[in-house]
Amino acid sequence: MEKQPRLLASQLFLKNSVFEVLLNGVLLTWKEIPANKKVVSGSIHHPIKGGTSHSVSVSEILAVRELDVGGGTNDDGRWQKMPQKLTEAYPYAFTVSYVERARQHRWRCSDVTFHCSDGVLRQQWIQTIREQLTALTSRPKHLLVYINPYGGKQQGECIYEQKVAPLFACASISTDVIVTEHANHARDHLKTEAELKKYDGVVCVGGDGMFSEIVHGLVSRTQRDNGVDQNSPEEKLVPCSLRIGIIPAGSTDCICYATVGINDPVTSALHVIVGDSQPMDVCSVHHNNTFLRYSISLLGYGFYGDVLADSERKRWMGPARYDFSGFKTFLTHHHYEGAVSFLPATDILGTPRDKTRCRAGCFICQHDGQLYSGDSPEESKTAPDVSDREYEVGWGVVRGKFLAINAASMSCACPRSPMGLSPAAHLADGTTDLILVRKCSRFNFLRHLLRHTSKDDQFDMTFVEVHRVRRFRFTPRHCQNDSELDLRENGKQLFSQICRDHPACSCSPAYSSWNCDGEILPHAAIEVGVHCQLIKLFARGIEEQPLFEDLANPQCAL
Ligand SMILES: CCCCCCCCCCCCC/C=C/[C@@H](O)[C@H](COP(=O)(O)O)NC(=O)CCCCCCCCCCCCCCC
Ligand SMILES: Nc1ncnc2c1ncn2[C@@H]1O[C@H](COP(=O)(O)OP(=O)(O)O)[C@@H](O)[C@H]1O
Ligand SMILES: [Ca+2]
Repeated sequence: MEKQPRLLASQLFLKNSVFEVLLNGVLLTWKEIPANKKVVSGSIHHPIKGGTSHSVSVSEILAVRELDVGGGTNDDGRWQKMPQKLTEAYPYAFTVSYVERARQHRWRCSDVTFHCSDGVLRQQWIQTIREQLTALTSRPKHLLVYINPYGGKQQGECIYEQKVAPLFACASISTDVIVTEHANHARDHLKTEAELKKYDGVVCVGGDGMFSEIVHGLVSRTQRDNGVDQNSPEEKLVPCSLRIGIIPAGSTDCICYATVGINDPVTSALHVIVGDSQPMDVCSVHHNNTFLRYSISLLGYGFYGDVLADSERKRWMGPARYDFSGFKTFLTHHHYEGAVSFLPATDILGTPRDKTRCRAGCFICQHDGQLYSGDSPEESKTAPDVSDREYEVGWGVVRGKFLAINAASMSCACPRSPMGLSPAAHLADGTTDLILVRKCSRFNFLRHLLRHTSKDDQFDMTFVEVHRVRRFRFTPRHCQNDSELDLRENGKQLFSQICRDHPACSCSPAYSSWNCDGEILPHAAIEVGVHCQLIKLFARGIEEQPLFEDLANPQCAL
């Protein structure tokens, strides 16, 4: 039989008032007792009306510790203000640290200190809370942390030391920290050396590029350990067991933003500590049966590929490089010719034009995006995957000249675009949203781009189409089978050849490059498949915003 959580109810002193404090295994509640209803000892038998009331879920308590009031330690300076008589009456104190919700999905660590007259009672409280925290098995105890000291504004180490490490220490999480010395250091360490059995998760301090390194390391290691060949595009990959936490310290940080709702190191650290878990789809990218990369956020050819290629040369500008290169690429207005073939996800709940959004506890992601079949629950449990050949019917093809070909397997929401590239995309439904932006005027393309910054529908334009797909391929018009790379090496020759062949082509180069989560891919012709829920993050998806800001703090909602 399962052990019942111990109940505790006591009158404890807090901020110059007496509170009825209750712990029931799910919630820790404290409610002020009006002065005329105070009972000196024992529990209250009548419901108490009036007074302030607070409630915290045990799952959101970080830690509990003893406080030595006799030694002059204070409760935010308030203890000293307490009358001498009360200090003598309640000399034993303990502090509970817990998650408090602030505006815009921000989480903060709050402390509450209770005082009591009896040392045994204090020990009973501390022990019972600790027992209930130990019972939360999803919480990590030992983490492997990688810090990219050069990401974003080069603040990674400082952010970790000042904002994150103290919280991990408070929650008794031990860490092994590696500050990377070069690109791919974290990836290669995870792939070959790291003793993964020792850890309950991996933490990445950096941007989307650094996160991508961690994913590559973990996914490759998992496939190697399980004898899976990554080079086969049809292979069903084995999901990674370790969860990944992202402490945002990069330039775009869209994976953090789209899974937590804000780019804030403290909020992310708290999601790690409480042991959240958010499954995520991962796209595999292949070229001629050779594995190239994985993508978690954006795979973009044309506009976003060109922005990235240009911005890499301007890394010294920090995150502003994307705006500069974005403006420049916008003016350049290159288009690229080719064919996109794709396998639409027809058997799913949800479309890219839905008004509903993927949020914490998303119904669609819980069902791997599949239509729920009441008759055969067993059937609906297995997520369709790129390896399922039965889905290989009904491919569509779109040929033409494109300004941008984007695949977003999640919304790609970020501070630049709070709704993202595909606002209705799901984190874990086994699909990616393929967005095709055909050649159009600069004015129309600007209208399309601007809609990413507002609530207007960026897909509601004649030159834009969007498909929710499981798989897609891109073949550039001038790609001649396997010789594509050789041609690239002779780029100048090819370029002049194309211009001779197409005098009216306004001299757009033949190829763009793919932007794969902020990394440039060397091939234009690629094949992409979505692997449903291949990785897990220490996140829970974006929580619904309460209707009134006052209710944003559930501690006040009782
Ligand atoms: C006119 C304003 C238009 C704003 C349009 C904004 C759309 C932004 C969508 C961003 C999607 C981002 C997807 C995430 C990609 C990241 O994986 C990846 C790597 O991140 P990391 O550096 O943290 O490692 N980041 C990126 O590839 C950065 C893409 C950023 C693109 C910025 C584009 C700015 C466009 C400005 C156009 C200005 C036109 C002005 C004309 C008067
Ligand atoms: N120590 C290091 N020195 C140089 N580059 C690194 C180092 N560690 C990681 N990188 C690389 O830095 C790139 C950008 O990292 P990221 O953290 O995503 O920052 P940003 O968001 O600014 O691009 C990634 O491609 C990553 O592989
Ligand atoms: Ca998805």
